[in-house]
Formats: sequence, C-alpha cells, structure tokens
Amino acid sequence: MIKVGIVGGTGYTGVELLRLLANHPEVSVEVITSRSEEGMRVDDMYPNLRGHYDLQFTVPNVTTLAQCDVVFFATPHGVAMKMAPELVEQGVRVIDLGADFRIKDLELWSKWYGMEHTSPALAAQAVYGLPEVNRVAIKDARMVACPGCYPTATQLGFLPLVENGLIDHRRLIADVKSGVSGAGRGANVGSLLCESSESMKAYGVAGHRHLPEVKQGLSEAAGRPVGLTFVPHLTPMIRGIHATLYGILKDPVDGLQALFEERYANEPFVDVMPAGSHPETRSVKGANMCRLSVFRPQNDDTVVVLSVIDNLVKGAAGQAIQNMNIMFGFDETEGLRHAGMLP
Ligand SMILES: NC(=O)C1=CN([C@@H]2O[C@H](COP(=O)(O)OP(=O)(O)OC[C@H]3O[C@@H](n4cnc5c(N)ncnc54)[C@H](OP(=O)(O)O)[C@@H]3O)[C@@H](O)[C@H]2O)C=CC1
Ligand SMILES: CC(=O)N[C@@H](CCC(=O)OP(=O)(O)O)C(=O)O
Repeated sequence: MIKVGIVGGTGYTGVELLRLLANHPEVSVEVITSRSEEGMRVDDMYPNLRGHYDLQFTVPNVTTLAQCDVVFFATPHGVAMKMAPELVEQGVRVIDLGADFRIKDLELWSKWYGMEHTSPALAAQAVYGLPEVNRVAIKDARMVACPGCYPTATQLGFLPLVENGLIDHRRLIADVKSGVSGAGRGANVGSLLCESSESMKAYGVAGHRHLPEVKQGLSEAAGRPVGLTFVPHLTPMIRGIHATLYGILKDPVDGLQALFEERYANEPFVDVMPAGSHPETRSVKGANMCRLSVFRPQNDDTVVVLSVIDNLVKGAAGQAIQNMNIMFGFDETEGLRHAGMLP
C-alpha cells in the first residue's frame, strides 16, 4: 500500500482523483489539500465520496506531503514548480496534472504561460506522461508531467500517421471541442450555465497554450518540426473532448484502419473502433479511454481521425493514475477498468 497526497483537492481533477482512487487496492490517500476549505471533510464538500474517505482538507505543507510516496498536483499552473523540487529531493515521486513540466523549452513555456519557470533543473528531468509514447521512461521517473486534455486526444489521434510519415507534417489541422469542466471549478463567467449552454464557440484561435505542447509531442514522433493549426471550442456538455483531426496524405494509401489497430493493439486505454464508426464522447464519460476512428473520405487525399476522451479522466486524473500504476509497478489498469457511463 502506498501513501498518496493530493494538492488541490477541491477542484474538478482533484475530486476525480479521489473518485478513481477510492477503488484502487494499492493506495491510501493520506493528505488532501485546500487553502480555502481547510478543516472541511471531503465528503461534506463532495457527497459522492461519502463512505469512501475519512479525510479533511488541510493547507498545502511540504513537511506533511513529504510523508507520502507520491504526490499529485491538481493545481493551476505555477504551483507544482514551486513545491515539487523539495518533495522530489526528499524522495517523493510527483505527478503534475498541470502544465509546469510539460514543455521542455522553458523560454517557450514562459512565453505561453506568462511567468518565469522557477525549477529548470527538475523540468529537465521531468518525463512527459503519455504512456502510449513514454511508458519506459515513466517507470523510473521521479517527476511526471501529465499531458493536457486537448493534447492527449490530439496526439493519440495523429500519432500513427506522423510516426509513419504518411501525412504532410507541415499541415496538420486539429478541430477540438471540450466540455466546460475543462476550464476547472474556479472558471470564469464563460462557463456559467447561462453563458455556455445552448451555444458553441471557438476560442484561442490565434494561439492556445496547448499548441506548443502538441507540436512538441508530434514533432518528436515525426522526427522533425510539424506545422499545426489548432482550434479549440467550448461545447455545452460537462465532460468530454471530441477532436476531429485532418492530415493530407503524401501518397494514396490503403490500410489506415490496420495501421491504427496495430499501433494500439497492446494499449489498454486506446480503442480503435471498427471502420466507419463515429465515436461519441458519452462512450468514454467517466472512463480512462480514448476511442479513435480513422477515415479517408471518398478515397481522397485527406485523412480524418476522430478522437474522444473524458477530459477529467484520460485527459487528467485517469491518465495521472495510469502513470502512477506504471511508476510503482502496479497493473497499469488498476483502478481504471470501469466502462464509460452511457447514456
Ligand atoms: N479540468 C480539466 O479538464 C483538466 C485540467 N488540467 C489541469 O489540472 C490542474 C487542475 O485543474 P482543475 O481541477 O480543473 O482546476 P480547479 O480550478 O477545478 O481546481 C484547482 C485546485 O487547486 C487549488 N489551488 C489553487 N491555487 C493554489 C495554490 N496557489 N496552491 C495550492 N493549491 C491551489 C484549489 O484549491 P484551493 O484554492 O482551496 O487551495 C483547487 O483545489 C490545472 O493545472 C489544469 O490546467 C489538466 C487536464 C484537464
Ligand atoms: C474548456 C477549457 O477552458 N479548457 C482549458 C484547457 C483544459 C486544461 O485544463 O488544460 P491544462 O491542463 O493545460 O490547463 C482551456 O482551454 O484553457
């Protein structure tokens, strides 16, 4: 049994970690932090957890967190980079659900996140926590940077194509839609029911902070810098990401379905659907799963990939637990085997 700490326990990804870890036989959650709700029982705030935890929120404190084997940061950008170095020095393994350790070029990181990076040494050691690419490095990592939600759906959809050099690497297009929980519990007015229901809008078209993250991952996979147009949208649902991805085939190729099936044949959390399928976000709601399908409409030179995840699960808390399972030598699917909630 390992001891787990969670920094940022009142937010959507923090409570999702608690929900998923409640069924994990190898862990005991010992510390859960909140600055605003110090002293409150977690099941008073989140009644879905009644009967699962006997825990109260405490303020974040490195000495207390250092008693844990692993600490998850489910906090806004800029928090983990300040606390994680001291924890790692004391032998704690750290998994950040935020973006502090995702981008290797720290000047680029500062440009997109609007702050200086305060722990470049740890950033250099951090492993990008996309198991479908980095499983071996994740196993021994002290510091894992979980991918963002849009980057998870986008990279998993494009990977088989860019790894095999099948599409024009300069002209990738990602049209991605997110449910409003992607903005977090402390989100601004745009996420209110009256503002976001019965409507849909694009945002960040000129540039979204996930653009450099996706480009970094796909450029590594392609072996050269990729060009990407990335357009996120806010959609009136609570959970879910739907990515519609476009690439231009260099040569007309058959066998894209088989290529995708082979690439993900041994991946427990990527499901390549039968040819012609249209995956729905509700099929992955609550589940640590990415469902994909690949098309070549009218046998033309454009390939279209559809990729769906639950932003809070494969896009955040579930992927973080998958990484923990790999790091601690547990079965990778432990605590994550349940199906999505449909309807
Ligand atoms: N929502 C999503 O779909 C996804 C989110 N992420 C990332 O995960 C992280 C958490 O997201 P989410 O759960 O949505 O965010 P929320 O806004 O819902 O929650 C943030 C949590 O962090 C705590 N917190 C805020 N500031 C600090 C601080 N300075 N020090 C310590 N704790 C702090 C808050 O509690 P309190 O203020 O009481 O301390 C709260 O519990 C973010 O980096 C986000 O970008 C990644 C993928 C998907
Ligand atoms: C719908 C919505 O607002 N989504 C968030 C991204 C989701 C997320 O939390 O991404 P990070 O992990 O990189 O912060 C946004 O566009 O800022």
